[in-house]
Amino acid sequence: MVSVIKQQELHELLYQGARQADERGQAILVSQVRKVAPIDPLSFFSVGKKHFPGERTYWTEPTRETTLVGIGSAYKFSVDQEDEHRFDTIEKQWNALLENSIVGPSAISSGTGPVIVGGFSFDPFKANVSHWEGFSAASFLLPAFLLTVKEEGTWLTVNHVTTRDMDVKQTAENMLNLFDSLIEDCASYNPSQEEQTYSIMESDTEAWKKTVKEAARDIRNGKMEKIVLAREVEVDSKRKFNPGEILQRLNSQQPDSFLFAIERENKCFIGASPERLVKKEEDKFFSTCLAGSIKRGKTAEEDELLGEELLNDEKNLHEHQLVVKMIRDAMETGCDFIQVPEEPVLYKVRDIQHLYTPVVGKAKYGTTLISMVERLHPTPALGGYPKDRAISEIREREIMDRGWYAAPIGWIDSRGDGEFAVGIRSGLLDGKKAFLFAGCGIVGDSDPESEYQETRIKLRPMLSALGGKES
Ligand SMILES: C=C(O[C@H]1C=CC=C(C(=O)O)[C@@H]1O)C(=O)O
Ligand SMILES: [Mg+2]
Repeated sequence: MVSVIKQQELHELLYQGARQADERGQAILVSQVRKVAPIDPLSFFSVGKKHFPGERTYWTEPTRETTLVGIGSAYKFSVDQEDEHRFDTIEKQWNALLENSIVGPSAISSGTGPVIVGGFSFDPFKANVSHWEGFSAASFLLPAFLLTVKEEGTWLTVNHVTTRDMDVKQTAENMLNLFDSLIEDCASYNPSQEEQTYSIMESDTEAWKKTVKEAARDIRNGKMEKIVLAREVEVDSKRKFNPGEILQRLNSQQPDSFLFAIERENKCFIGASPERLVKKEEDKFFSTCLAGSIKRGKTAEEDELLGEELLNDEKNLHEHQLVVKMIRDAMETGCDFIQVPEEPVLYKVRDIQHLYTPVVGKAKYGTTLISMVERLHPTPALGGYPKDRAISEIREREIMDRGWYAAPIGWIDSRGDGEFAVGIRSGLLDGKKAFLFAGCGIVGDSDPESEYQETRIKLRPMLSALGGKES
């Protein structure tokens, strides 16, 4: 019975869409939002594989107040490498689609209705290596089915781009069948955690330490103030990595981090990042300075002592202050006023603790989320200082291709609200292979060996989420 009611509604919206498409001579986005009984987002992601393999997205933030799961794609937005206007291009494409859309019922809650989920590459001018194929300079999906789980409730949005000659009845029927099957599969879904054995291949660690040493020397000589240098490790496993299982583990092991998973065909970029780039909620922007690190202690006392050490460590404070300086300047360009605490506090996640300074600003009229992402990316926690210098030095000094590592990953809704995290503590899954990434902020008195140890700690969240053990 429920299906009949749904079918009439969706059918009517699609019919309106097709009629408008005919009148305007262009495709019209139809988006239907409905409140549903609670659905487990991790199960929804996993069952989505049956109908839409390679087109799933998962996104949630540390408080877990908003979780988005996208299944399938109603529309794709992408920008090729080497496009220097990639932020603007995505924004224009998104606004053009929204101008031709019908949402029923309209704008219930942020993160519902038409929402695009995706991300950007770190550097559109870095030559792409093959394992990042599909992850272009910018790539977003408007999911065919979007699950939005918030404190106030759970919503399912169905999106479809209608054309004038579409078969409305058949489309509505197909979508409702899929809708019902996703919900049924979720109700009977049992998460499995199969054993995994893998081997880890670290590429030339001595060469990486040498690059760190040279960068620190160049910083002392005044060439720049800070550069973030990253490395990649390859993990080879006996069986294919399963993004759904890895998300389950990340969710339980990293409760204070953003979680994301973005599929492109048979690959998935996945991670548990502690760092927000920027969030927009009505007229407020929230950004985060997170840089400067120390390990967690084995006991509460040791942990506290290590935290104190970090809060008073000159090198780490300098590494952090450069991030605060840049984010403050960038936020000021798009805000009427901003608030920045004087001193950092600690932000602790399972494997590591960081220096943390939150920044809040009131948006100037017309400053959009994407324009703020563009101003901020990459902050000196991911790139360096000054920004442009750091990007070109990274392009030259790093052998690996960062792809989407350390880049903005997030979502935007039809009101312009949304949030982007930076894609760190992350990896690219490609069948039986996983490429994991970790980087460190290098300043004048960085010691190559301690920076290397810091990357080892930063690789832990992904390594333990892959499950199983090293063979
Ligand atoms: C670049 C990474 O971390 C950044 C975020 C927090 C602390 C950092 C640091 O202390 O070096 C890095 O700037 C990474 O995890 O790959
Ligand atoms: Mg550091």
